[in-house]
Amino acid sequence: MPKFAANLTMMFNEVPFLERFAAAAKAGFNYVEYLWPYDYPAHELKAKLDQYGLKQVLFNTPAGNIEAGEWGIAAIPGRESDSQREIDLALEYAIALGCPNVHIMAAVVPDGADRQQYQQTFIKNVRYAADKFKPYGINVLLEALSPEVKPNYLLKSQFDTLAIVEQVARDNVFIQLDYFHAQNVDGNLSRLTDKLAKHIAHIQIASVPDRHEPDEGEINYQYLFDKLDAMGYEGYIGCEYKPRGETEQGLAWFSRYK
Ligand SMILES: O=C(O)C(=O)[C@H](O)CO
Ligand SMILES: [Mg+2]
Repeated sequence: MPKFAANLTMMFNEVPFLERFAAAAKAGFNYVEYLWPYDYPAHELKAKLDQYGLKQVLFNTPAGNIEAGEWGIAAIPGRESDSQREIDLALEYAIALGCPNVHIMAAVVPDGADRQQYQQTFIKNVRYAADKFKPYGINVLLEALSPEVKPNYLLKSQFDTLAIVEQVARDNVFIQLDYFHAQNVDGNLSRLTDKLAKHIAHIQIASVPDRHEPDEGEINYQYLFDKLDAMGYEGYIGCEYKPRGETEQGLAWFSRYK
């Protein structure tokens, strides 16, 4: 049975962020993920998780200066000490929240920049994170983003991510497979899942093309959920979608999994 996590950044936007924990629990979720915890003290977030019997399963390292076009800094040459400070901060939150996975955001590669240098910087910082997280049993996750959402992001195809995971060569570094991005770039999701299987520690879902509930569009999620069960996939599945309307009203697809 898949373990679905409500993505509190995208879902339950009808209420302010801190009220989304209650909304997710009321809707039947046991797990949550969201982009960033850093606007709140960890103890305040942990209290919300405990109050509603929820487990936090994923969050990201900071994105950097979003207004200036950044989307992660871990691959930017020359920013290693900033990146490592952010990784340390993420570790503090992960420990306090009891969160098993942290997504290390790579970076957008500016036109004309040396991609190779970005890759090498990313590998260095991911190894730093992996070694720091290891004693706490926390996984480092890497995610490919499709160009229509994040043009020029370092990781575009799932095979870009796989190549970095293999080069990093640490046993707590995994792929965060977002089927929405994977369908936009790689397709062939069933075979793709087979090929990546042993490297996947977290999955995210949304319909293609509109990034809505997983009950519309060109991906047959029922088939994929059954396949993941049959494969013995043990990780979480993050519902990283933009509800078509009110979040609760779009949750008919979820009723069979509560
Ligand atoms: O955008 C996504 O798909 C994500 O999962 C990240 O959290 C942010 O890039
Ligand atoms: Mg995602």
